[in-house]
Amino acid sequence: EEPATNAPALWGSPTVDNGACCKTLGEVRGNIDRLDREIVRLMAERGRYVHEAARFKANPAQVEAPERAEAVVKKAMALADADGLSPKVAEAAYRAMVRAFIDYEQGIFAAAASRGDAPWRNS
Ligand SMILES: O=C(O)C(=O)C[C@]1(C(=O)O)C=C[C@@H](O)C=C1
Repeated sequence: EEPATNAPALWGSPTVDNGACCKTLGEVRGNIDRLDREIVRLMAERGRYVHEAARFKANPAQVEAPERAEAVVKKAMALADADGLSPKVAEAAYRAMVRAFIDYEQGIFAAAASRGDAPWRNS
């Protein structure tokens, strides 16, 4: 069954905010929900720039820029390490996110090309 959200912790001592948080799993999840709002807002902003990046690509093969994608992942891992986030968590999250943005950008490019906007023709 799922853990109770209003019961005290079962072991250890609180680690966040110099031990001020957290007294219940509900309090933990309230903070995770607050951060997810920010993360999604930032991802939406990131997505608008990924959309913009498509305008600089001459053909669908250019959308997936593997060297840049790898550099983005490696940078996130280094930033994570400096910020106290597990680099493995950052790597997995960034690989999945960049993959999803590549698919998104491919869709943006394909739609522009089929409108006759992007100056690239399939065949
Ligand atoms: O930098 C680009 O060319 C982008 O299209 C952005 C982005 C990214 O999400 O950071 C997406 C696709 C490429 O694989 C590389 C990076």
